[in-house]
Parts: sequence; structure tokens; C-alpha cells
Amino acid sequence: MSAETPKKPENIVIIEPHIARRGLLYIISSPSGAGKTTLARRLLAVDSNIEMSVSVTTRAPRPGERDGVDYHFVDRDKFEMMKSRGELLEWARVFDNHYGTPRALVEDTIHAGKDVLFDIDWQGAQQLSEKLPNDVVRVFVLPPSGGVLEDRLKSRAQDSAETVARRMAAASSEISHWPEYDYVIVNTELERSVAAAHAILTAERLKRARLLGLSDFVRDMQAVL
Ligand SMILES: Nc1nc2c(ncn2[C@@H]2O[C@H](COP(=O)(O)OP(=O)(O)O)[C@@H](O)[C@H]2O)c(=O)[nH]1
Ligand SMILES: Nc1ncnc2c1ncn2[C@@H]1O[C@H](COP(=O)(O)OP(=O)(O)O)[C@@H](O)[C@H]1O
Repeated sequence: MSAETPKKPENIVIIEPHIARRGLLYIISSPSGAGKTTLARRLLAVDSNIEMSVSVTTRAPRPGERDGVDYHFVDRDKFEMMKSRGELLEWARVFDNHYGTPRALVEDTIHAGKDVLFDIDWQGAQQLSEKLPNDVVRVFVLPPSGGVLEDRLKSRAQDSAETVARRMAAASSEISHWPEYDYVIVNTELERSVAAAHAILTAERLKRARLLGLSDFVRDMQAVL
């Protein structure tokens, strides 16, 4: 042991109870350009117990987007086939494109004991809330102002001027859904937003109703007190 390594005090026992918990579905929505994709990536980077739900979409890939990582890029026929086979947990049409959540990954991830992160719009949030009301945690991301939203859409430099204009035109109606969410983050300074998103995840994981194994844990403890 080097001189710098602190010695572990002998009298401290680290208790790590493994209490079974229901997995949660962490949904992030925002008007296009507010920063939900950036926030989602950062949340995945700081927490290894949550997995991204990779959606299917009929939209064309943006420069730098990778099939199977950012989205599964499919044509309309494939999308409709997945829908009719019941392979999508929810779906919606957004900006003339079709988006949907593949059911299999969500179910496999939950069964593996991990939480699932969704970057989906208010329509998807409503559908998941109806199907799994006790498991969703809904976070709405707002830009600090309309001007900043437009700047971010332009600075992302991945969409044509026409697309940016259409997304700006849709922003007000998207934003009108904020009251349907459990939390709102105004994404001004990214590090603060990441910390807020992570704090929400941490607190939601501790909710008593999600800790299925808590009764047994407490009963076992009481038995030896
Ligand atoms: N309902 C639903 N919405 C989705 C899904 N995947 C993406 N979206 C939403 O579709 C909208 C457009 O996404 P995208 O084309 O990636 O543009 P961005 O919002 O600028 O990143 C966003 O509001 C996404 O949250 C999905 O599987 N289901
Ligand atoms: N807090 C922030 N401060 C400055 N720029 C940001 C912030 N959050 C996101 N951005 C930038 O804004 C642009 C849009 O973010 P993105 O995550 O793609 O938005 P969305 O997924 O909501 O459409 C990107 O260029 C991103 O780097």
C-alpha cells in the first residue's frame, strides 16, 4: 500500500442491501433543438444502470447518425409491418415522419433489471403513461428562450433552413404539453441540466412504491432486532 492510499477504517461496514425494485421508464421530451438528445447521451454516460430505447423511424439519417445506434432507420413498409405485428410499444407521426418504440428491447432491459431511457414526443409519453402508469417518469426539457431554441437548431447544422423553420413553427404547440410531465428542466447550462436529470433518476429509484423487496427486507431486519 502506498503512503498516499487512505487506510480503510476497520469498524465501518458497508451495507449494500439488494432490494428488488421495479424498473422505470424515464421519458425525456422537448421541442426539437431544446437539447433532449444531448441530455439523454450525458445521462447514459453517468449512469450504467439505464439503457437507451432506440426507436425506429422513417426519417432519413442526419449526418453522423448511425443506424441501430441513434435510430433504426426503416422504410414505411417495414414500419407498418412492425406496427401490425405488435412489435411497437407506441408510435407517432411527427413532422411527416413516423417514429416508434420497439417493444422487445424495453421488455428485455426491464427484465434484466435496468431502467429504460426514452427520447420520444408527447404522443409517445401519453401512450406509455396509459400502458404503464406506475412505471413512467416524465421529464420535459424547455429551452431558456425562443431565440436560444432557434440558435440551437441552426447551430446543430444538420437540418435545412426549411426544416429548421418547420421545427420552430411546431415548437409552441409541442411546448404546450409541459403540464403533462412530472418534471421540467429549463436547459440553460448543460452541466446543471445533466445534474438535474440525474437527480430525478436517483430520487425516482428510491420511491417506496418501486421498492418491491422493501417489506421483506424490513421484516427480516425486524426479526433479529
Ligand atoms: N412517439 C415517439 N416519438 C419519437 C420516437 N423517437 C423519436 N421521437 C420524437 O420525434 C421527434 C423528432 O425527433 P428527431 O427527428 O430525432 O428530431 P429532434 O427532436 O430534433 O432530435 C422528437 O420529439 C422525438 O422525441 C418514438 O419512438 N416515439
Ligand atoms: N445547455 C445547452 N447549452 C448550449 N447548447 C446546447 C445545450 N443543450 C444542447 N445544446 C446544443 O443544442 C443543439 C440541439 O440539441 P439536441 O440535443 O440535438 O436537441 P433535441 O434532441 O432536443 O432536438 C445541439 O447542437 C446541442 O449541442
